[in-house]
Amino acid sequence: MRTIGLMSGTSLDGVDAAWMETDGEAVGRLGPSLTLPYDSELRRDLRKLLDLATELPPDDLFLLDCERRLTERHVEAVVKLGQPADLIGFHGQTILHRPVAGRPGQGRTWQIGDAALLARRTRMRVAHDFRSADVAAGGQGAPLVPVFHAALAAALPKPVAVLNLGGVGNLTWIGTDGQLLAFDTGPANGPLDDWARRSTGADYDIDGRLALAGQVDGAVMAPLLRHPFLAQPPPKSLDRLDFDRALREAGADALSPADGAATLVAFCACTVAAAARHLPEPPKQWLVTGGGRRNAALMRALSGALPEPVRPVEVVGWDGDALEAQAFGLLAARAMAGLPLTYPMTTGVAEPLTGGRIAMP
Ligand SMILES: Nc1ncnc2c1ncn2[C@@H]1O[C@H](COP(=O)(O)OP(=O)(O)OP(=O)(O)O)[C@@H](O)[C@H]1O
Ligand SMILES: CC(=O)N[C@H]1[C@@H]2OC[C@@H](O2)[C@@H](O)[C@@H]1O[C@H](C)C(=O)O
Repeated sequence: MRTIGLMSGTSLDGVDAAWMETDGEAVGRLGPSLTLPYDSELRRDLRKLLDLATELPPDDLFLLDCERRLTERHVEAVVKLGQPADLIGFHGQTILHRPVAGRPGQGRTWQIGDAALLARRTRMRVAHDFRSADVAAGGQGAPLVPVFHAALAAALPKPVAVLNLGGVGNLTWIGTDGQLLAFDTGPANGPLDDWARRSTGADYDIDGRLALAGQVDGAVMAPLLRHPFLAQPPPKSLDRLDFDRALREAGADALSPADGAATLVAFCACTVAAAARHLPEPPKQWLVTGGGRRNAALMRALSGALPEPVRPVEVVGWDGDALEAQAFGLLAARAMAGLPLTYPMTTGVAEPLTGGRIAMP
């Protein structure tokens, strides 16, 4: 099946699109990919939606307007990619993520995006709503990419860890017998981006330059390192804003721009080191994907915090900018075929579970 995966991640920077051939099991030919950045108004409005989401009714006019603009950008990405496909995998934009572990029907995860509009405008079938079946069954609803990481890593030496540093961090560990363990590690670029915007006006800390110029503040770090999420055994997942209160209460806001960035970077590395303690066996190497692999301060902090080699996924020939979008191409094909998207060791769902819905053109 020829698929186009579309992912709009928690850092709200834009939509990633990638073409791929897959039967839902194996990764076939990988085609072109691109990122279509959002204009600053859409970025700002999506960020506003995250703050409002718990109170928003589904027919809120501001919400519906954002959803339409977001979907239009996805149409544009498909047009710009210019590749014929049989199926689109459309993640949408998460604006709220509140799963309740092991409690079917109690949790909530909310991705906005108009799949019917996307199907109509692209004249392609669209698989979407990938997380809600898992959350409805008592799973975390995230992460979803592990099944794709496992397919890609088939020929790599194991155990191996794939670390995605997006707005939130997530980790896939693949054992020698192909066993999977996956969970969110902690905040990654999300708080760093908010910090850069507030303290310097930039969208993010380019190449980690601000953080490299700062000092880690031990007094701010200390309470953060005691946050219960770090010790909580997996499965576990996060909302983009889950650590905002803890960061405020730890006094991060009072730091200088450079020291704040350095402290957030160091904390992110510590969350990954804490995640490593939950793994059944240490990985041979850490393969880092997502925009955070471009942050030199973060990569240096990770290398300091982990005993194994830490490298960008490009060392094994993967494209760290396209990986999440490619994953949604595979997940779309799996949804079509009724194959599992989530597993007890990735989201904590009781049994392997399929998910997603299909919108027809
Ligand atoms: N050159 C760079 N230097 C530092 N940071 C960078 C650089 N390029 C990208 N980033 C960071 O990466 C982020 C985007 O990463 P990515 O696209 O992987 O996130 P996402 O897919 O939106 O998030 P998630 O994986 O949580 O859904 C930016 O917001 C920025 O913080
Ligand atoms: C609810 C939600 O959108 N979670 C995202 C977020 O960004 C990274 C991390 O948190 C991960 O759990 C997930 O995204 C990837 C694509 C996933 O589900 O695997």
